[in-house]
Amino acid sequence: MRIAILTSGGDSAGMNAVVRAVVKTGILKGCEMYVVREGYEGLVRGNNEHAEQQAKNVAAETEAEVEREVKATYEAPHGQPAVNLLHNLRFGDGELLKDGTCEFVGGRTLKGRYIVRVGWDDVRGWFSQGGTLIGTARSMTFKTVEGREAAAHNLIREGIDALVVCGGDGSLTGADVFRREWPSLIAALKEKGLVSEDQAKKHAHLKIVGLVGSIDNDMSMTDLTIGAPTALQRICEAIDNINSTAYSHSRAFVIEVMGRDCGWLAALAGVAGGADFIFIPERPPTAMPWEDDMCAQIHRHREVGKRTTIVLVAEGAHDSDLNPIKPEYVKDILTERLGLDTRVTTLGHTQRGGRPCALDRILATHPPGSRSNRCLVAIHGRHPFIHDRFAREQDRASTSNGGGRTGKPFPDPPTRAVKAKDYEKALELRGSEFKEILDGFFATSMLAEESAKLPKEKRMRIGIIHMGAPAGGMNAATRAAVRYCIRQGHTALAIHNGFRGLLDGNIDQLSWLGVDAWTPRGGSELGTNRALPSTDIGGVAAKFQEYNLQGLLIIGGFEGFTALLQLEEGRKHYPAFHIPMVHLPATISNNVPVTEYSIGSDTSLNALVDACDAIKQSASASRDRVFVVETQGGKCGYIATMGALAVGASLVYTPEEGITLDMLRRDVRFLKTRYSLDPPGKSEGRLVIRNEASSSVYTTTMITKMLQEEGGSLFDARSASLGHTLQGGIPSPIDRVRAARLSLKCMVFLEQHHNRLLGQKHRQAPPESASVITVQTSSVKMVPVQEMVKHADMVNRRGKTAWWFGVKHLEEQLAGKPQFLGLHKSPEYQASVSGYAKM
Ligand SMILES: Nc1ncnc2c1ncn2[C@@H]1O[C@H](COP(=O)(O)OP(=O)(O)OP(=O)(O)O)[C@@H](O)[C@H]1O
Ligand SMILES: O=P(O)(O)OC[C@H]1O[C@](O)(CO)[C@@H](O)[C@@H]1O
Ligand SMILES: [Mg+2]
Repeated sequence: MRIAILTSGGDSAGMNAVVRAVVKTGILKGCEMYVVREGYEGLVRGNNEHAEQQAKNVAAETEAEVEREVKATYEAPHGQPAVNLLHNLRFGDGELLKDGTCEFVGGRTLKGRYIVRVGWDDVRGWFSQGGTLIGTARSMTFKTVEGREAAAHNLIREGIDALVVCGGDGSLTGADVFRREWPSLIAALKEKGLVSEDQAKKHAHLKIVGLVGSIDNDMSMTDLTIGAPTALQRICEAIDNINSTAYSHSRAFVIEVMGRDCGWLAALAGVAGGADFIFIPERPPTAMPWEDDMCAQIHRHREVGKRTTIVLVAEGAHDSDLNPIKPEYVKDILTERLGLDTRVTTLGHTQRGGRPCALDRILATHPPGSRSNRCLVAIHGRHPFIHDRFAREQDRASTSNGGGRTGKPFPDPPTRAVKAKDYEKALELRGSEFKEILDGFFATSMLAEESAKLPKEKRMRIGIIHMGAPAGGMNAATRAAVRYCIRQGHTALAIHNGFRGLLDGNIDQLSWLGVDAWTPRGGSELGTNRALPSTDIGGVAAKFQEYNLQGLLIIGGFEGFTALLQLEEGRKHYPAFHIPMVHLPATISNNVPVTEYSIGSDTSLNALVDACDAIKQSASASRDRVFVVETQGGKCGYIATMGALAVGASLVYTPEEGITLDMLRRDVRFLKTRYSLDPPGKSEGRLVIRNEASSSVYTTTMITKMLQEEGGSLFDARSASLGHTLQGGIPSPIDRVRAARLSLKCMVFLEQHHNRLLGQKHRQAPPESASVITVQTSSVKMVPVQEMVKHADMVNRRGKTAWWFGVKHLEEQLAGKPQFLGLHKSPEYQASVSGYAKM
């Protein structure tokens, strides 16, 4: 089968990772892979026959060269290699695509060729590049029937059976139009004698699959579009930078952010960047005139001493009558009415460019439709390499929407609802998470008036404590909790330095302004350590009583979970623990059972990706180097596994699987095979990721030495330990937003259970009033700590099972390991992969 992939619409970070993953997966499934340059425009233009013939000659030469390398490599008894991978190793145009060279280079050119055959190595090193190396366009021609007819003709000429489109809502709408129209396009081409009867029969249906790549995150039915997290990161970096200069001058800044008709970027940046006010299309200001409302809010913030004012304006912002709201106008209002020294910053295309963050690489690579992301929306037909589980979801999606094969592919876009001024519907169509985040923004950014507070008898004294190692987002979670408390009239008490600090009475009250700048701060503002309540459980109970704690929020990792368990069990002896208590998982290791994500793990993956990109660059420059990179994570291989996926590592070692001598022997053989198949003098740097606790015998040093010894003339080896760098740095926006969202839910949980206990003479808190907030397949669930224990491996401090276990096999597949070793058909390997398919 021949499959072509194109990228279309505005570029987004992660599109290259999509192309790489699709090309590699296609080859592994026995397909021939093509890229279409310049989006739909390339499809319309097709290939100039002369240039194509030349390319075929070059490809034949390259193939012959690869053949020679393969023969030399496989003379040794290395098992039977995967034939399709070796015959699709490279076709000679990879470098031209990567360097953007269209001119003749050594007899090769991309000029006049828009549909280009690619192999495994042709997409190497694409992962870390921003934008899209195969080019994108907004094609007017494809919007016409004539253009689409030319596109269909070109696809048939090249014998392409299936098309993968990575782009935004426009691109996927275009794909759907193309799919629906296909039979009539074929009929027209046949009538004109441009395609034969046989061709028409063979290409009676076009299989199309869409991956949603857009910074706007404006696609219904998908949680995240590929590129949106990176754009959000760019915006937050800008806001963080602007905040410091705004603080210095006590200035106001009005910042315009992209997102065309969608407020996702502005809303999330508002939460993650700690903005004062936001304007988005889906929720225009409710109070009219909105200028008065905005000024009153900002005035209140200034009154309590706030030195900065950040107002975010989405590109498509307007008032409830659809009159555009423009940054310059907002600036004039702030200057004239509040006398603020105000500046406008338009972030523009800086938001769209640059290296993809870890999450975008994972979204692009992880099998679409897996439980954590649904980035792939199948438009028609069953794609040959769609994961089974996804295929099932796809079937469900097409029926539940009346779309897919039969009708409209996507639900009514929220944009249409906005245009009809039905803002409630627009928000509903954006999904409940979007609405929650927006509500979270209002709850945490605005200083409420006294009248909004709860009646005195319902107000609580809530303790907030950090536990375990620092993790990005701990401070953002605390800020959200404090802001919520103040809004409701509760007292937010900071317990400094964990349970040790509690026993020392290191407790004080937190204020609205005091936590204002905490969102972008890494580490732990409260101070954190691993001391558990069991150190002195009686002393802890006494302090609970002394400070009259009526609710507790524990932000931390496995220790946080263990602490909650001890406190809940302590209820048997200490009445002070009969209060609602909740644990919010925050750990880079992501080792808390049941929950799919702990805050801090996204930040840590970004730190890993940054470091590994730099290391890989160094390794590649040295031409023949393998780096063994050691990660933290304790006895949990999450960071190592997902990090390996996000950086395209060749090998990964985890504590769950451990390391054996047989494994090492096989892995050395794999690296030798892989290096011997590189073009002479052009060996790529490669990475091996090893979790710190994978084996006490086969240490990072030992593996590095072994590779040095075994690499011989093929490769050299070095090591790098990332250590505590993975815990620090500026929290990622995704962690900040998740932290705020989960923290607010924790606060509501505490209130609800407190209300139930009110009026009880002898408070008897039920077991479910001590719970952990968890994320499970995109929904947030409170799980009683006693229930959590059943899923915990208390000895190894991790969950008994986790959604990401099978990702290691995907990672190995994309490195080509089983195929290069001829293991891909072995029963053992098949068994391990089928375990993954069941996930
Ligand atoms: N209704 C349509 N029929 C045919 N082709 C279309 C249609 N809508 C869009 N396209 C094609 O898709 C291309 C990209 O669409 P658009 O400019 O809306 O970007 P997008 O895919 O939504 O991405 P983004 O919004 O992230 O920039 C268009 O230039 C056009 O070639
Ligand atoms: O790069 P262009 O064509 O000016 O388009 C800008 C638009 O593209 C996007 O970046 C992606 O759709 C929008 O947010 C923005 O409105
Ligand atoms: Mg769009």
